[in-house]
Amino acid sequence: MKQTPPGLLASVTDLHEMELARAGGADIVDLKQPSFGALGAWSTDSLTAAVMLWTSWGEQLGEQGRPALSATIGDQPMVPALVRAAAERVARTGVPLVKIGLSASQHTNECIEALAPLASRTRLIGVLFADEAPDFGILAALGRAGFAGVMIDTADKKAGSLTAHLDPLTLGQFVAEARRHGLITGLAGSLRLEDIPLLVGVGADYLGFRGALCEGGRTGTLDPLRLGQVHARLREPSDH
Ligand SMILES: O=C[C@H](O)COP(=O)(O)O
Repeated sequence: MKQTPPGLLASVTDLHEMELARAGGADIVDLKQPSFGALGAWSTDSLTAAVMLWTSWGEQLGEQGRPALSATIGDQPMVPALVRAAAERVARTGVPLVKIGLSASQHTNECIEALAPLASRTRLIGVLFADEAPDFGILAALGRAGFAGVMIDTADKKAGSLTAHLDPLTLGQFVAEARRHGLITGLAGSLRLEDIPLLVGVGADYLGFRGALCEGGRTGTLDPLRLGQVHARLREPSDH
C-alpha cells in the first residue's frame, strides 16, 4: 500500500532562507538559530518580520499554497516560569507553531502544565531529545495539556543522527503513542539523506532537517540543491 510520505520541515536562520525553503518545497518552515543551540531562538523583531513575510505568502499564494511556520523558543532549563515566558514571547509575535524543548527532568511535567493556558490559544509542539533518555510517558501529559504535536530531536549535534540513538521500532512506538494522544509527530536530529529511507516507514507526519540542507553543516547556509535532494528522497517510492 503506497504510504503518504512525511512532510519536510526545514529549519532556517533568516528571511532569505525562508524564501529558499518555501521555493524548495518545505512543508514547514522552522525559524531557528543553530548557533544558539539545538533549539536556538530568533529575536522578537526577526520573528515579527518572518510572520509578516509568511502572511504575505498567504495573500499571494492562498492558505494552502504556503508552508506552515514554526519557531523554537531557545534551549531553556526545565523551570516552568522560564519556559512559559520564552514560549509566550514567541507566541506573541504571531508564529502559528511554537516548538518547546522538554528535557527529561523532575520538573518537565510542571513545565507542561504551566504551558496549558498558552496551548489553548497557540499550537505548541513539544520537543523531546533522543540522546537524553526521553520519557515517552510525558506524551499523555502533552495531550492533556492541549499540545498540538511532539517531535523527537537530538540535543548534542555532535553525537550523531537520531538513528544512532533510537531504532525505527522505538520511533514507531513513539509515533503510535503520540497519535493515541492526538499529537502530530515529527522526527529530527542531524538527519542525513541516507536516514530518510529508514525513517519514511516509521509513519511520522514530518521529518526535520537543518544540517543536511546546508553547506558546511547546521551553522552554514541553506543550499537549495541539498534541499532539493532531501525533498526528492522523501518522495521516492518506498516498499515499506
Ligand atoms: O527540527 C529540526 C531541526 O532543526 C533539525 O536540525 P539538525 O539537522 O541540525 O538536527
